[in-house]
Amino acid sequence: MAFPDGFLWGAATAAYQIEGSPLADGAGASIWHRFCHTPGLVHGGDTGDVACDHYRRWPEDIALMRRLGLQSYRFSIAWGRVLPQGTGTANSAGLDFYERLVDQLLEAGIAPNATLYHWDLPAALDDRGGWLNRDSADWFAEYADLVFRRLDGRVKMWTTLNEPWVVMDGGYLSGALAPGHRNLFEAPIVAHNLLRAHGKAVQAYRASGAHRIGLVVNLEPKYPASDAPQDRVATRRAHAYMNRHFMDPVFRGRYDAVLVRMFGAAWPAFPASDLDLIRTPIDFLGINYYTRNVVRDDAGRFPLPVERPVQRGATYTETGWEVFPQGLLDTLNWVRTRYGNPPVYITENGAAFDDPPVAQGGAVHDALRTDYLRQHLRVLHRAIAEGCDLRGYYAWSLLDNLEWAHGYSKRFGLVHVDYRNQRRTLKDSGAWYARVIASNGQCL
Ligand SMILES: OC[C@@H]1[C@@H](O)[C@H](O)[C@@H](O)c2nc(CNc3ccccc3)cn21
Repeated sequence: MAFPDGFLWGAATAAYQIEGSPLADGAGASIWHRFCHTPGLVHGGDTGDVACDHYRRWPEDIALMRRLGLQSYRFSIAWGRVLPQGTGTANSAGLDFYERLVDQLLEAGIAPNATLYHWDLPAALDDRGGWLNRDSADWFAEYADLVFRRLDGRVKMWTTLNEPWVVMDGGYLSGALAPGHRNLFEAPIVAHNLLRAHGKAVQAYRASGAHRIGLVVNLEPKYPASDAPQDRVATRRAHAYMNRHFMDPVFRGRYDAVLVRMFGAAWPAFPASDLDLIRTPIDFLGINYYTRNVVRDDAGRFPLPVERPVQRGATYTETGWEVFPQGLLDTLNWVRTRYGNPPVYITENGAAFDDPPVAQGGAVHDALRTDYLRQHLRVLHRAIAEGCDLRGYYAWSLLDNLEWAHGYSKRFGLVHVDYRNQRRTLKDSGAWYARVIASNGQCL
């Protein structure tokens, strides 16, 4: 099933999850450095102090990308490396690191796809209120403008934010992610400022950039557990809370009325002009897809803990997510029909399984991951046939890495990392993905 000519095949990572050396060469600490160094918050007390040591081993990792035949590499830039205090004086060593990485990617024939924010807010800005402060949109635009002026042209694909919903829900409602707040009244303020920051960064790019910029969202299709009215109502609420929450303001310039009602008194009165900023047109949408969500009656409870009722006969990943490739097709068709068929890249798709250990001779027989990826890639081919403007795919992740509050206990990589000695081993899924890329999907 060959994919269209020019379909872009890649893999993705994020700075705090792979780089290590979070304070090296003048870098400023992030909220994830603080979160990991706060006892009891991350599995096993794991931190990003070393991670995959990518800050020092990046040439070796680019060699791995060449071995995979990657056409593009999605990575994130650590704001605190570039602006240690979040604003003000730039750190040339931090900018130099990303400039060298980008130059060597281009040398290798790999198109860089840079994410400006993948959850690692400079701690100095969190001390000034972080995303709760309306000034955060200006702080972000200042950072974005600095990086655009340094790297645009060599980087031709930019995304502003990675998954603002997870930043809001994990960082300010459940508290499972940095900065670990649990406050219903903070959540909509943070979400709105993230969206304003996105809009200001896009406007900054239109002033100086010459290529393409987008937004990355996590979308998770919601299906009612039964046809009972209370299950259908709960499903609509869950859909409003996760999926329409950011898509509607960015593509339609207004919030979903169901969402506003759910927050009730916790929903502030936002200036109408903010929505004009937020809906500044983008060039493409990045969708991170992992699983679906079956929804039962929530009895009007809010906030909504994402329940995952077990589906008989389903396969589950190590993060407790049902393997459900149909949800990816349903999601892509929903985006196509509701939001005018924007150009879409799957910017993350992958799974954590209990991989077998590295075998003698250096192999990791991760058949479950290969099967997960194969099922989802086959669905993409159908989505294109059904009219979705799907431009490319990034497997999550290039490397096993720090899975946030799970620490190093969950492995998503196409490449195994032995954290005791930083040895990289290409897994069977990585070798298989290399064949998919080489055949432009023909071998699926
Ligand atoms: O969990 C795997 C990856 C993670 O390593 C990435 O940094 C992040 O971008 C990412 N997002 C999701 C999906 N989003 C999500 C949805 C509900 C709860 C938690 C995460 C999965 N992943």
